[in-house]
Amino acid sequence: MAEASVKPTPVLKDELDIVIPTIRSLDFLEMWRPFFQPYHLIIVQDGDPSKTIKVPDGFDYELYNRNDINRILGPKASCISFKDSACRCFGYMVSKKKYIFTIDDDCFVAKNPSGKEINALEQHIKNLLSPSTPLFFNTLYDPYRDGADFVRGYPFSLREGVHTAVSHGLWLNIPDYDAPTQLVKPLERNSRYVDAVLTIPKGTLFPMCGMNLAFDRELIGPAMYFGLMGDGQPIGRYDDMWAGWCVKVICDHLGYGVKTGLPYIWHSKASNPFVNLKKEYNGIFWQEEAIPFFQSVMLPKECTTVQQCYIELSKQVKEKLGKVDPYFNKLAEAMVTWIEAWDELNSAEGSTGKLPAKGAAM
Ligand SMILES: O=c1ccn([C@@H]2O[C@H](COP(=O)(O)OP(=O)(O)O[C@H]3O[C@@H](CO)[C@H](O)[C@H]3O)[C@@H](O)[C@H]2O)c(=O)[nH]1
Ligand SMILES: [Mn+2]
Repeated sequence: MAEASVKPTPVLKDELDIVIPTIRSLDFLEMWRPFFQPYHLIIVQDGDPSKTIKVPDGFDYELYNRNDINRILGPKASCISFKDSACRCFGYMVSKKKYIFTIDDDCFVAKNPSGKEINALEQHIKNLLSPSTPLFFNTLYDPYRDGADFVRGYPFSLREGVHTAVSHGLWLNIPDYDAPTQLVKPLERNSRYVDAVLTIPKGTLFPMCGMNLAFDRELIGPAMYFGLMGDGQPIGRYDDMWAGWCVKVICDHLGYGVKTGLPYIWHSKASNPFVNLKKEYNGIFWQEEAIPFFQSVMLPKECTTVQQCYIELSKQVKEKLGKVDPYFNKLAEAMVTWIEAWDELNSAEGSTGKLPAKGAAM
């Protein structure tokens, strides 16, 4: 019998950081205050570091701009994108907490069909604290949810499930469409609230969106590199996609689960589809090569840590995607730099190397 979660969801306020990339404003936090105030925020300010981004009063935060990233990482800062939401992964690296929730600054509190405000963070915590079922599909969706269970024919040997590494939330109002779809359907809005959480089956990739995403940083953090995007790069808006493909392949290899579905947020801003098309066009073309590559990736059984898997993956990226475009050679090298920087900041001695950023006391 799947353990129904009748217990209240733990707040995890000392075990979870909220990472926000921003090149605009943090006013959206006012709406999230009831849900976010107990948590520590890690704000990654993109764009012009001389610009001051106001953090609403009452939040405990650390803020990093490009100067901070360069100061903390030195030459390794080259792996952190500039002028792209990919910069958010710096926040994952400097965090010292077990869990991360990342959200965009144009995402607001949504309401469920009964009109109740959705505490997206609470649902992500529920998702992360309950097992996933990647090895056998449960047709009644999340078996660990109140009022659900494994259906007849579900093997009892698999009912314990596996640790959940990622919780991928969705969006009402502006859906996360690519530029061509945005151009064809400029007025389309997502009003469909699907009351379900699904485990993405082992061996299946998915398009991970960074807008409303939570993960177990201790289980999968080093694989959550959002790549080389934005300024100076031939691609943008594939940051979260790249991370999602790497993460899913490594989760499948290490036996972790990835969930998608609830919670919803209200996505308010449609970015410019023409600007997006310029950023995405290489990605739309290259993904037709990248997806078959990830579908065929085999990681050796000797790779037992995320770092080992990630370094092995970078070698295969260089070998197999480097032929598609020289960009992938650069990306493969940046993947290694990311792991080196991650280990430097997160090894015992490395943690003292993190200079305090401007902002409230930590
Ligand atoms: O150069 C930049 C641009 C944006 N940001 C911050 O990143 C997020 C997302 O920005 P935006 O809402 O404009 O992007 P969308 O088109 O809605 O969503 C895309 O962004 C990624 C999801 O996060 C993914 O590629 C698409 O879903 C905001 O917080 C901006 O402030 C930035 O830091 N630098
Ligand atoms: Mn947006």
